[in-house]
Formats: sequence, structure tokens, C-alpha cells
Amino acid sequence: MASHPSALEVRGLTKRFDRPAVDALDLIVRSGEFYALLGPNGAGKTTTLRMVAGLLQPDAGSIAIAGIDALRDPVAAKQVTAWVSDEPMIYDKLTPLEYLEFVAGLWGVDPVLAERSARALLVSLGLEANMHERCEGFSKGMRQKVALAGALIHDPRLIILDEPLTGLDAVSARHVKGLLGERVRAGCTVIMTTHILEVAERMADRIGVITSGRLVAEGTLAELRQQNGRNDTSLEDVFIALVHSEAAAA
Ligand SMILES: Nc1ncnc2c1ncn2[C@@H]1O[C@H](COP(=O)(O)OP(=O)(O)OP(=O)(O)O)[C@@H](O)[C@H]1O
Repeated sequence: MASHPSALEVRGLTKRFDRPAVDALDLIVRSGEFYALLGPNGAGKTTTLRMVAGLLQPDAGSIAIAGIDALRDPVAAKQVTAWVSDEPMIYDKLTPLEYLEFVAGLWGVDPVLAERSARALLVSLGLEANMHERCEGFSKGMRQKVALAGALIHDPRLIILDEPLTGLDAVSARHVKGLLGERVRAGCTVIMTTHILEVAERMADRIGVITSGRLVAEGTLAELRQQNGRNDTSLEDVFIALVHSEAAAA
């Protein structure tokens, strides 16, 4: 995957419910970058990512993950992709270690390697002390971290996260950010939605802004500022200006 220039290439992606949620969206995320997908509530971020992750069938368009046609070959695409939703689903009766070993087994990861990776993931997410406790007593934040570890256990090259930091305390958020930063430095690609603009500002190589199912701005923070003639303002100011101007144009 590292050899393919784009980790994700979406063309004309469209999904309609009672009205268009994603509207002929074109989006390219380069291999090895940390890409933050921003947008107001209902902009179409989750719908886009659910289609990319193979959980929702598009009405039209194409999705290529590291050059793999994800609509024609969803299994190959999923093999290199992690999906972390904002509603973590884990097995309550298992301990985190058992859960990770179970997920690794589904992916066919060698058991010795799986146990080593599982322990390393749980340690880096601050769950070392809870490794052998059943997940049923865990808080939402702890469950979120177990779900994240489960999504990373098969060593995916493209990591897609929908609001991964919501509900996490400062220490847990730091663990998650640290882990994602590490993965990017190791050559993985991260695509993340967030309403925490400060995180996008600090972590993202590039930022895309979606409103009404379309990409309305994209670039580094410096480029977004420049495009908006706001050279010394925060991402929050740029974001609000963008969303206002799109709403006014609609
Ligand atoms: N299963 C569904 N059935 C009907 N409408 C849906 C469904 N899922 C999403 N939508 C609609 O599609 C639009 C885009 O929703 P989506 O969840 O993708 O937005 P979002 O950008 O992720 O928003 P948020 O920031 O609030 O999570 C919204 O109008 C939403 O109501």
C-alpha cells in the first residue's frame, strides 16, 4: 500500500436518503498523511466514511483504497482498512486481551504475533491494568479504546475514525492521539472526522471541509487560511467563515 500514491480515491460518490447526504463527492487522501474531515452536523462525513468502510452501498461513484476497487473487491479493501465508529461495539463477556485475540483470529493473524500486538496496543492505550478484566464493566471511553485496538490488530494501512476522541478524558485522548501519530510515522494513513478543531489544527497534514455532502475546501491549515484571506486566525475562524459562506450561497 505504501507504494500506491493515494490511500483513498473517491470519485462522484453519492448517497441519497430522503435528500442527498453525499453529493457527487470527489476526495483524494495521499498515502502516509493524516487527513481531518471536518464539517457541520449532518454534512455527510459519517455517510461518506461508512461507504468507504464498506458498510453502506453508494448510489453512485467509485472508491479505491490503495488502488483496490472497494466496491468490486470489498474483502481486499477491508483487509487493509480499519474502521472505528463513534459507537464502539465489543464483546462484553471477553477481556480486552481475549477480544483482540478473537478479532486477530478472524483476520488470520498468527496467534503469537496477535498476542504481542494486542498487549502492545493495550499498553499504549493505557489499558494495561484492565487487560484481564471483562469489558462489561468498562466506561464508554475504555470501550472506545478497546474498539480502536481491535480495529488496529490486523495492522491496517488505512485507519478511518469517526469522532474517535468524543467522550475521552485528557489522558485517554492523549493515548489515542499518540497511537495515531505513531501509525502515521510508520507509514499508515489516517482519516478522521472531528468536531474538535484544535485536534485537526495540531495533528492533520491536510484538512477537508464538507458541507451538504460536497467538499468545499481542502488544504493545509496555512492554505485554508490563505484561501479565506485569514492569515493569522485559528482553524475555528476559518471553519466558521467557510460554513457561513456556503450556507449563504445555498
Ligand atoms: N440511515 C439514515 N437514514 C436517513 N437519513 C440518514 C441516515 N444516515 C444519515 N442520514 C442523513 O444524511 C445526512 C448526513 O448525515 P451524516 O451522519 O453523514 O452527517 P455527519 O456530517 O456525519 O454529521 P455529524 O457531524 O452530526 O455526525 C443527514 O441529513 C442525516 O440525517
